[in-house]
Amino acid sequence: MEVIILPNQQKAAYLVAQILAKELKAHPRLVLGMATGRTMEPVYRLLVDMHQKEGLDFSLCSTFNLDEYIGIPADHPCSYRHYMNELLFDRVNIAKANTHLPDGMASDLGAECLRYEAAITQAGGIDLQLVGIGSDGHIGFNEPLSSLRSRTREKALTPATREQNAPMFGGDPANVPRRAITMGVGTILDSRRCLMLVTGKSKATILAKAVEGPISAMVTASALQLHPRCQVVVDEEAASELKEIEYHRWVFANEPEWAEFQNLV
Ligand SMILES: N[C@@H]1[C@@H](O)[C@H](O)[C@@H](COP(=O)(O)O)O[C@@H]1O
Repeated sequence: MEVIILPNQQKAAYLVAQILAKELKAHPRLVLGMATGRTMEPVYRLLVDMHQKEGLDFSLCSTFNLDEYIGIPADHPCSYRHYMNELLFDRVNIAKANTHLPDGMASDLGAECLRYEAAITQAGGIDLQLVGIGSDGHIGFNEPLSSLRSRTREKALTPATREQNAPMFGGDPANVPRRAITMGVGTILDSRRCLMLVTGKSKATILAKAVEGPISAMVTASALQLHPRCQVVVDEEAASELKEIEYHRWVFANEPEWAEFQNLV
């Protein structure tokens, strides 16, 4: 696991968007794992910008989102399908048929979870997975005590998560669905490359637990320590409780991979 610390949220999002664009240019048929949440919004804005101004081409790639709420239809303004369409899919030249989210309205949710896993396998697996982190340390909707080997399945959301996501549902946690379909921790760990983006002071404590704490099902993001190629891009505020800050800075300043991005610090 590698931690990249950048001065602010904008620069952290910029690096993530640049990495993604670089992978997409090198591999037009890239299979992308997508994440939602406020943290990802600037990343998608930057990708749309690159599409409009530089012709970044999404026509051959496909996407699989981490999760979707159960019981709200795709066209509901709070569904993750709606979020993705609004922020990215409707604004770039991606084929809608190549964009995948679990169907939270499926009549047989168990079958839907199996179908989703099979679709990822059929696409050849996820090349680059984006993830954020919830206030309780979740990735996707893998709430505390999720099995670290779990696959796509239904999960009950914790009160903390429903509270965190309440602003998107008019401010009342009671309006946030109680359940979601999420890729499992094991599904996420199978991705070939993983990029976690974490910004803001409110994420500092949970980020330190995820990155420097013990691997624990209580903080499912800590399982990313087992990922073969996981890079964590954070801003100064989110990094403020990390112990190895100087080491992380030194790695960014010295690894050839990051040479072209030195101007960001
Ligand atoms: N299921 C999503 C997560 O994938 C996301 O990481 C988290 C953080 O959201 P935010 O970026 O708004 O803090 O929100 C939701 O719970």
